[in-house]
Amino acid sequence: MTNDTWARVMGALKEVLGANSFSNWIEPLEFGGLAGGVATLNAPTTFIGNYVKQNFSDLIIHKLREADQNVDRLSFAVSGERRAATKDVQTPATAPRSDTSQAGLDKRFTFETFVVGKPNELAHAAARRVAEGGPVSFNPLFLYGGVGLGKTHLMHAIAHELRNQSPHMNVLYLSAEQFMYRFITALRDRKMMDFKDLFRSVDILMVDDVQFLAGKDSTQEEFFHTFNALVDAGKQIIISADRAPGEIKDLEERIKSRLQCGLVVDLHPTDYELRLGVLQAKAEAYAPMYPGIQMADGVLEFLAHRISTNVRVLEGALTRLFAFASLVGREINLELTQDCLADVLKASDRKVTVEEIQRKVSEHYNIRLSDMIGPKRVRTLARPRQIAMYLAKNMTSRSLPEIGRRFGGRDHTTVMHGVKKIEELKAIDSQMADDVELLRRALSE
Ligand SMILES: Nc1ncnc2c1ncn2[C@@H]1O[C@H](COP(=O)(O)OP(=O)(O)OP(=O)(O)O)[C@@H](O)[C@H]1O
Repeated sequence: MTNDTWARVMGALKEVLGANSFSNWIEPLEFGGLAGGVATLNAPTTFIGNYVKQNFSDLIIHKLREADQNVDRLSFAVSGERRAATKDVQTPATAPRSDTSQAGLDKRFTFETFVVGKPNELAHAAARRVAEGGPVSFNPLFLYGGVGLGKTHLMHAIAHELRNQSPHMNVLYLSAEQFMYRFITALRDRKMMDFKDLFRSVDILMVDDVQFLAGKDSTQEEFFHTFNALVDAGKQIIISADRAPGEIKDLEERIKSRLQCGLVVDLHPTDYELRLGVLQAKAEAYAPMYPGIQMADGVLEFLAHRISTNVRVLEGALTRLFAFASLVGREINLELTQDCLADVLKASDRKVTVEEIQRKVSEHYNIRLSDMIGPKRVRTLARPRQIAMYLAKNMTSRSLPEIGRRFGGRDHTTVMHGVKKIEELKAIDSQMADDVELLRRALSE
């Protein structure tokens, strides 16, 4: 196997694992040779070798096979040489302070490129406030939310902003996984003092995906000490996770309560308007890269309606659309969109039934299913019923009379009235909008 092939396999691994994991675990590996179906990989340390073996062996074998290599298993050797594994780590005491602030930051993730809507306005405002610098008002800022909703984007935006204002400010951004990696490396190399010095010398510490620390007891312990030292010194800490601090299992209580001390804000699932806003912004950004590619009216609205998972999926869909359109030299219209994104659209197809909707909504509002379809008209039953009708109208292909029949034989005008009522309420009552969106999301999963 040539070095070129290995480089291609590395590229494919980077795509799957993302830049952070890739630079921690895969980049330090050297390809040692392939014989008798066994591929040898040289790792700089036993720790890296073992970690890769346990976590990424199947993936590496798969990618090697995709590159037409006849591989049955991997063998790891320790080369003893320490390389790029800590590429974005500031070498304690020697590296210039500003190095850390550049580390691992995506240039595209700025406040300018972040689209603000109802679901993320509070998180955005809090991030802006922290990015102004000045006295620390809430510590930590804890951002949480589902996959691909902009947590990392906001953290990087804060770091960029602070760096622009004060180039000498020592901003350290890293994932919780990298924190653990550095901690373990420091332990192994007996460099805990350097580790402590590094983390205690930052002005702003940002740790992404902190749920990763769940169940990693010693790393949690060290994180707790780092956290306390920085808070005591009046330094700002920003944390992100996929759920609220209290909901992270296998995280020590004292850490949970520490994480809750500052401001905890969540990024809600996207709504239609935010999705459309993101699509418009991204389409505008793509336009200069694809001169001559026209987009027909209604395409972005169609996508915002049909793809309701997260912003990352939306972005991916748009990238594919532009690439495809430029390849075939056609305008992006609804037909091309449906052709090109058939799989994405199918994945987010709503196959939910009216009965499932009724059950879910009943559970959510704690009412009996029989009351949902029964005749009683008290508000506590009528409102959930109307929400269920609204969801049935929007998430299934049933007609109004069919929906009416499934709600105890009600008339289609009753369904129409219910749907309209919820549309109106959603516009003026954010709690209602959130409830409906959460239910819709739960039903799409
Ligand atoms: N409001 C937004 N405006 C513009 N782009 C956004 C917005 N929200 C998310 N994105 C984009 O969506 C992609 C995913 O966002 P990001 O990586 O910040 O998600 P995340 O919440 O950290 O998810 P994960 O937990 O999976 O890491 C990024 O390319 C980001 O720029």
